[in-house]
Amino acid sequence: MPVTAEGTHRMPAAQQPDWPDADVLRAVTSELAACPPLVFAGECDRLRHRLAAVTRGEAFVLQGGDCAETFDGVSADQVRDKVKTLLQMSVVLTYASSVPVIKVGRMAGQYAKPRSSPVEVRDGVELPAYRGDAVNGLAFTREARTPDPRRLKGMYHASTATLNLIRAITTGGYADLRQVHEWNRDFVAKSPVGERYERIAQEIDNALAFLTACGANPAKLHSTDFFTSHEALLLDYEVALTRVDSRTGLLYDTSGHMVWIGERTRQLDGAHIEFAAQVHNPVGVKLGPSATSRDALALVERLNPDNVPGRLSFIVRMGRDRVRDVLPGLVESVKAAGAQVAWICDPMHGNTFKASSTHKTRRFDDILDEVKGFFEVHRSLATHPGGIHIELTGDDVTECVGGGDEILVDDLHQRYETACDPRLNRYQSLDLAFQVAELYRDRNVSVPPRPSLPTWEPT
Ligand SMILES: O=C[C@H](O)[C@H](O)COP(=O)(O)O
Ligand SMILES: C=C(OP(=O)(O)O)C(=O)O
Repeated sequence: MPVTAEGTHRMPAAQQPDWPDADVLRAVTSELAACPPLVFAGECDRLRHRLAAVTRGEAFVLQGGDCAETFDGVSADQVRDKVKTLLQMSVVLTYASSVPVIKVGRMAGQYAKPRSSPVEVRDGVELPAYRGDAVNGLAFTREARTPDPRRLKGMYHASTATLNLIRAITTGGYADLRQVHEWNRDFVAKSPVGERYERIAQEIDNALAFLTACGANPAKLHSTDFFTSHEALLLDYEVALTRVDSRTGLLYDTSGHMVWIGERTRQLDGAHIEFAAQVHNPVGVKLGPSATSRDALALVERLNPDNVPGRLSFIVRMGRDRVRDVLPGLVESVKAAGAQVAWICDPMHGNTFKASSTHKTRRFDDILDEVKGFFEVHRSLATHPGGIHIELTGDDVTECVGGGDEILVDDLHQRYETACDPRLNRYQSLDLAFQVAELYRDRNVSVPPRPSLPTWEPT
């Protein structure tokens, strides 16, 4: 049922590549439409149920990964280190928040980027902007920068390989809770500011010892759920991966468990929102500082008319200077309308600036401050700060400044490897998790009511 293709193709679609050859594009999308799904509808439903717990204040989301995944980045080591970082963060956040943390990678599909300008100029030479490996190459040559629809197949295969690694890593024993905690202990021991985190690490130690003493089922500690997400930007690709669920007859975008619509493509009369309205995956929408209550309510009406909890998340990215002013109005209107929405904080995209070294960067302290602002707003409105959305990598890159193992502007050139926006490195990501945990511990944020009972069964 090619509903999505026809529906979306009738509406204006922002940020789409100028594909040079319509015949090649058609051949590629037909091939993709015949490929196996990357995820199953039932898995998307499972994530929706988990996100429903977030809307009730009974769970927290940790969503993270590269700004732009690259085809070269699909190595066992890089994928493992990214997942490992997310797992380590999630253990700390679970302990601190006392609720389950839903792990959602910006992974296995994050290969396309919206850009501020369609072109890039260097030394007087103008070429198409890099739009992600799914579209063109990063090298500044006309050949690399010319969009090539065959790259969409590269996106599918890179996503498949990444997903395969994620499934093996998270269910094959590597993600064992006790092991993940040992990595955190190692981080605390080596971090220049580790002493500060010692207390939380010790408390987690005690909690694990208690669980084990109570006879917690080791199998339950041995593996973990992990979901994938990316921006549904390239409609040619997303539509080709959309399938009818054989159980229900409903449409699901099988390119990832959750997809989101970006700040630049969330027009109510645009093709991206039309697409998102038709698929039954959990969907997110980014809301920047210009978003109004009217926008938020119209998106609710359009994307979640039946008010299904877990279906819609608002991923807010206001910037540290605006979050405390702009977010309250949005949250209040959504709350007053009785709309079931999960609120997730993206403290990255509103805090980007160009350093004196000319690198695009972000300050760790700005990122943390936006998270704090997000928590403060929800606390004052008695609503649930449902999660964080972070651009990060498991590698020791030098792209964002600050953090416990401080990176200075002068260090940025050392390992500046992102294909688009600056990411927190492994240490900065763990720093962030521990500092958010401190917010909970110091009761600067409300701890939600405890969910019914732990999910492990005593033997
Ligand atoms: O990740 C988000 C956007 O794609 C990115 O910030 C755009 O960057 P640009 O402003 O350099 O185009
Ligand atoms: C483009 C992105 O963000 P935003 O739409 O919020 O700018 C992103 O998350 O990659």
